[in-house]
Amino acid sequence: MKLSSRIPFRLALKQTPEQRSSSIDTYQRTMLHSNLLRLVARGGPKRLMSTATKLTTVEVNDKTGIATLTMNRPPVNSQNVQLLEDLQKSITEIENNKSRGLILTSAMSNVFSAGLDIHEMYNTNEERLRIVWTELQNAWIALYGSSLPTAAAINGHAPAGGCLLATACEYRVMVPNCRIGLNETQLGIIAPKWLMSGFLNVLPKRVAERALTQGRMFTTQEAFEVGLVDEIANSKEEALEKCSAFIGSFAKVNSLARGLTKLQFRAENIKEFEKIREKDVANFIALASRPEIQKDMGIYLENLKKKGKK
Ligand SMILES: CCCCC/C=C\C/C=C\C=C\CC(=O)SCCNC(=O)CCNC(=O)[C@H](O)C(C)(C)COP(=O)(O)OP(=O)(O)OC[C@H]1O[C@@H](n2cnc3c(N)ncnc32)[C@H](O)[C@@H]1OP(=O)(O)O
Repeated sequence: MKLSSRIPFRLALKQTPEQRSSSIDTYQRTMLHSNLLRLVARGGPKRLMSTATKLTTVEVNDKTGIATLTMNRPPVNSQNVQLLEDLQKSITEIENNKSRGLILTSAMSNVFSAGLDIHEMYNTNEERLRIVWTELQNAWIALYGSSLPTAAAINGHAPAGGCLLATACEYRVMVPNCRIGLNETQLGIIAPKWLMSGFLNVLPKRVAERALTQGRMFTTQEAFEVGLVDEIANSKEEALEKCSAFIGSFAKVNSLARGLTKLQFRAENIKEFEKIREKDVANFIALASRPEIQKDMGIYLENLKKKGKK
């Protein structure tokens, strides 16, 4: 079930602030109830499974019952609409197939995800921009709002949207000599609050404010020292093992109580996000359409290409 598709937000816009707040509470209750039903259903036997969409694969370990969701869009897992949609499909599938938890990782050898595909935002029309941003929002809320235990095996660089996905998870394990962070201010853009919320969940406010205003990309070691990642692993395999161990740490915890407790922690951010999501799409379209931003994107893409050829 897709959290994003159930929000009566268009209706809520026509209401008074009091009515709107009560609709959002209704949404929250519905969300908690739906997640509760899913958690109850998860009590049954495990299944062995390996499935694929166009750009993601899901493999469920038959011994642990943990699903590994792998992004596979060479060369850098940049997030185009297809990848964002496939992520949502795979998350929904994992939530429905009785998996015990979800590990997000990448099929690339040195990149977890390069963030949004800048080609998708360059020289395009408003409708495409709307789809890109809406699908980014949808993929984020599907992961952030999942009641399953989630972990990211960050086997490469994770700038911007890559960091967004990693920080939507509950636990992060990263391989050495890579970089992670929200570099938006370095690109001359302001990350909206929801995009920062996973980051703000895991870092002390002071560290987060400085990193976000600097657009800082942390090395693996720095990310570990500030708490942006929980563990360092020497290889992708080790990262996957550590993520499995994290998810395994809930084996003796009632999964319903666990999931609802997690969602209570995240409910405030989700509620805030639902209030502003349509305005946020409009803001993004306005920003990304600006001639100077389009010009900067063109230069940024050229520089990325030149760097690649060196
Ligand atoms: C001013 C520019 C942006 C404005 C955006 C405006 C509005 C958007 C509002 C908010 C959006 C925020 C969320 C985002 O996610 S924005 C995306 C930010 N991402 C980045 O800045 C990452 C850029 N990439 C890198 O730093 C490196 O590629 C990376 C460290 C990930 C990997 O390095 P590596 O050396 O392995 O690979 P490269 O040779 O650099 O790249 C290979 C290949 O891939 C292309 N590419 C890389 N990143 C992207 C991307 N995000 N989108 C599209 N294409 C990308 C790169 O150009 C190379 O292509 P080619 O030369 O093989 O053709």
